[in-house]
Amino acid sequence: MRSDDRPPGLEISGLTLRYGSQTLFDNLALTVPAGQYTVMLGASGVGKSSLLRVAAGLAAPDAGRIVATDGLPVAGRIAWMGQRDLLYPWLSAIDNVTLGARLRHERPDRARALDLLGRVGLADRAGSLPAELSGGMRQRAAIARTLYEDRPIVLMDEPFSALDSITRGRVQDLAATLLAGRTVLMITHDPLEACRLGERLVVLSGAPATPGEPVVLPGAIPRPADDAEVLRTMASLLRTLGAAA
Ligand SMILES: Nc1ncnc2c1ncn2[C@@H]1O[C@H](COP(=O)(O)OP(=O)(O)OP(=O)(O)O)[C@@H](O)[C@H]1O
Repeated sequence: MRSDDRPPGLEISGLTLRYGSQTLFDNLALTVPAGQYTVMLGASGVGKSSLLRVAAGLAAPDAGRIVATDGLPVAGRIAWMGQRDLLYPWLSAIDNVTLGARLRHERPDRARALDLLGRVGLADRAGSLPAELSGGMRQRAAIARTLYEDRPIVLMDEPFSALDSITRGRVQDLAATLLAGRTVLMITHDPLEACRLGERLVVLSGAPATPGEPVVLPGAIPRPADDAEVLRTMASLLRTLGAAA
């Protein structure tokens, strides 16, 4: 992230989104504070991915606005990592990581791409095609690509879901370190992950869906999994998610 590229927050307001007769959101408002790691949870199908896609500008809402809190355009300042279609099958892992640069006609920084691949444990798989990688490896390559993009706003949809618990912990730590100070909105189904990484937790529930009162978690991230505050918040989060289901 360039030093003049201070991350703005995102203000989502008046958001209405319908799919046929289904109204996912009706006049929804959500603030994603600048420079913080916000984690969004909620039951399957409540609309989390749809909200993230709209925030990323990948889907148009029926009504509403998504603006950056510094008043500048949001476009071009977001890195987005979806749940599917993570990698282009005909490109090697490293070429997938540097794809954005090449699409922007920039010279790919292969050394940085290799460093990121190494940090997600794929140093020896840089030349592999996605079909030659496991699901978890593909997800790690996609994380490396998201980190390579070096954007002030980062939107991630269940980025660590395919990883085994040891790798997941390591890659969570890496993401927390490399994304420090950026404006992050991440979806997860994992309450422990939410409490390790989130500085602000938002539970989406209902139909049409609305965000609950945010839970603000103090302290530096990533938090240890056995931290007393993590365990206490995780228990309370499970109760909230259970009540909303
Ligand atoms: N492009 C689309 N066309 C029609 N319906 C859609 C579309 N995208 C999502 N939906 C519907 O909107 C609802 C919310 O989907 P979404 O993927 O946003 O939920 P989610 O909370 O992210 O779920 P999960 O946790 O299972 O990923 C679902 O009922 C889904 O079928």
